Amino acid sequence: MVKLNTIAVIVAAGRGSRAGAGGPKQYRLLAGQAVIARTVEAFLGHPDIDGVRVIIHRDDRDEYDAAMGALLKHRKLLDPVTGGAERQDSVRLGLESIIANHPSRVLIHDAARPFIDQKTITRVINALDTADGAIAALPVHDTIKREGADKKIAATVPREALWRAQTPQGFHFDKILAAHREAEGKVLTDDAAVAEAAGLSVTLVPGSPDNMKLTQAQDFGMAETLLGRKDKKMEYRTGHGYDVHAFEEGNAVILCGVEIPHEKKLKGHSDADVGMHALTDAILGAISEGDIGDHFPPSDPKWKGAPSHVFLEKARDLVARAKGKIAHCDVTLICEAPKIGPHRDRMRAALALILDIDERRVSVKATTTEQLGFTGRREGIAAMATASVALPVSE
Ligand SMILES: Nc1ccn([C@@H]2O[C@H](COP(=O)(O)OP(=O)(O)OP(=O)(O)O)[C@@H](O)[C@H]2O)c(=O)n1
Ligand SMILES: C[C@](O)(CO)[C@H](O)COP(=O)(O)O
Repeated sequence: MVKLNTIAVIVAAGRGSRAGAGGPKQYRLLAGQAVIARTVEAFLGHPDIDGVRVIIHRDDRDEYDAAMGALLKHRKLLDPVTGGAERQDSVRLGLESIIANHPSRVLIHDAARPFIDQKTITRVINALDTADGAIAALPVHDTIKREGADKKIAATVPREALWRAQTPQGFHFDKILAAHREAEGKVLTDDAAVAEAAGLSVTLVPGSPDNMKLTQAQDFGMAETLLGRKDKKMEYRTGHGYDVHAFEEGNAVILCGVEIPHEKKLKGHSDADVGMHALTDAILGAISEGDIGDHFPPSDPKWKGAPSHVFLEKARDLVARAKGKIAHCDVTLICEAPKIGPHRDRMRAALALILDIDERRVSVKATTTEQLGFTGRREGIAAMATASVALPVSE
């Protein structure tokens, strides 16, 4: 079993009884996307998360598959496992299910908190350098009353030092697994409480007011409003990329991640995947992050023979870091041969997989130059690409 250093365990086995009709809340749609897909996507997109395990109810496999759609193919997503009667049981079963991956850190998160942001995830992970556990939380600002008999106030509770716990809650894996095993049968409402019961040190890091848990039916209305606000603040940027590689002696070319037998190969410092290079530059262009040579200097021997997915992954991660989303990309390969048509769908699938987006958001086309110019003389292959990226509007 492959080692995954940091795993996110997303608990999604609840029934959502407080959220009213409409089935388990994690499978309901928010602005056209299932709550659970939104939540899981945030963790898949974080560069320090190596794997994501979702814990689902035993009856929900079909709903889970439908809700996740293209995300099911994401290389970081592990197969879901079945949870238990209470949240605490689901977390424990989730932890047991990843033992073979030997994680050193685990982040536990509610599927019902779809507005988790990258910065909060990073804060929780970083805090684990100096504590057994760390949770996202918000200080209490309202005055807190304790209820007595007949709805009368029994006391005003000093609010200094009071925090509202959110998720993710992160821990050193071995310690939280032992703590959860020890806590089996006790009723504790979050993983920090499980850790505290085991004597672990758990630190508080700032969460986000947007990181609400969908609990009551009316929370869905608030969530739609929040999304409307967020979406309005996005804008589209477009980038363009162009690349050329010459042919040399060989018997196959690699184009958009697909190896195609050919009478020649493409010459280059890396694997010379001209399509992927053009696309990488297009994405970097859309986020104004320079070009492929800035990030992977050809003078650096480290990149000699490198597979080009490394370049594209870097561009993808930079988009995620900028809180952006790749909306669409379009690659045109320019050559007389080899024929691109028979390989186009595999190319689209390969690019979509690397970019973690639906295949429908990736287009690959080809053209010849009617035997004119260097491509017409079959001296090499050129590629052009455009990428549209949705980015938060900078204030
Ligand atoms: N047996 C359970 C109960 C809850 N959860 C998950 O824990 C998170 C937080 O729990 P909560 O908001 O209480 O969800 P539900 O249990 O689904 O809601 P309710 O209590 O209203 O039924 C949710 O993502 C939920 O799916 C879980 O994995 N297994
Ligand atoms: C873990 C939690 O999200 C922290 O706020 C919360 O306690 C879980 O939900 P529940 O409604 O208390 O089950």
